[in-house]
Amino acid sequence: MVVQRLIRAVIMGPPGSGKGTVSGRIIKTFGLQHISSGDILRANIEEKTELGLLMKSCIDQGQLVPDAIMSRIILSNLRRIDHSGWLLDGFPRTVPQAEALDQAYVIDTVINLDVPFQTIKERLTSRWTHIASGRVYNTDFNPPKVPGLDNITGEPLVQRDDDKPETVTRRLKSYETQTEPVLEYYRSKGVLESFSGTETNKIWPHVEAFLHRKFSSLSQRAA
Ligand SMILES: Nc1nc2c(ncn2[C@@H]2O[C@H](COP(=O)(O)OP(=O)(O)O)[C@@H](O)[C@H]2O)c(=O)[nH]1
Ligand SMILES: Nc1ncnc2c1ncn2[C@@H]1O[C@H](COP(=O)(O)OP(=O)(O)O)[C@@H](O)[C@H]1O
Repeated sequence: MVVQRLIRAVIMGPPGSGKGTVSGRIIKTFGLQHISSGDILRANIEEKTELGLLMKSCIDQGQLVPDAIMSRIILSNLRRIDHSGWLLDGFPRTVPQAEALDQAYVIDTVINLDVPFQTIKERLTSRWTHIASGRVYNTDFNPPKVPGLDNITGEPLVQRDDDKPETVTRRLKSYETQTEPVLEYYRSKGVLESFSGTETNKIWPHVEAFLHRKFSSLSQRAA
């Protein structure tokens, strides 16, 4: 009997590197559940929950949400989908978050999107988001069918407050100081795979081929 081992994967990369875009393709191709820390936080802000109200100014200023709060939210979301394979997007972003995740799950695959900061700065100013679903568009790269509206629901798209140029610079700085050490953490565990480039459509076939190989070797080992 082949025992299908549940996939525990993480996607990393600087803000705007294409994590949301690539995650959409991964979950469609490999049938994983997508947990995005940014989507969860934005949904809380939208619904004006206590957490959302507390975290809004932090996020708008391009600062990270405190580790203990973030780890608690993500781990409680993961517990609800324990029976499925999943892809984590935007978490962990600090070494303490990676350690908290390690105490609960064994992470077998970490994909790192290595995109130059200059490319990112150009992209984020033209990013449009459907808050309820987390679907992202770009006025140049993947424009919505009807300008300003989500392709699936027809609801309005918004420009994120934290995509302003000065906030983007702050987020990239915090990525360098707080998140790059997480890459080292996973590299030393032997689970990190990096993909470099400036275009998602060129990076994606390499990610897809890698995951096909990786997931089939994981399910063979579990058999
Ligand atoms: N021009 C261009 N835009 C891209 C490309 N890949 C993704 N984008 C857009 O860049 C923005 C950031 O991508 P997103 O997936 O949200 O990145 P994340 O912040 O890492 O989750 C979005 O507006 C995407 O539509 C690309 O290859 N070229
Ligand atoms: N794991 C995390 N730890 C702390 N803060 C986070 C985390 N994930 C998201 N955030 C907060 O939410 C904001 C938006 O995150 P996200 O949607 O992942 O955007 P991006 O990848 O484009 O930076 C971050 O700038 C940060 O303030």
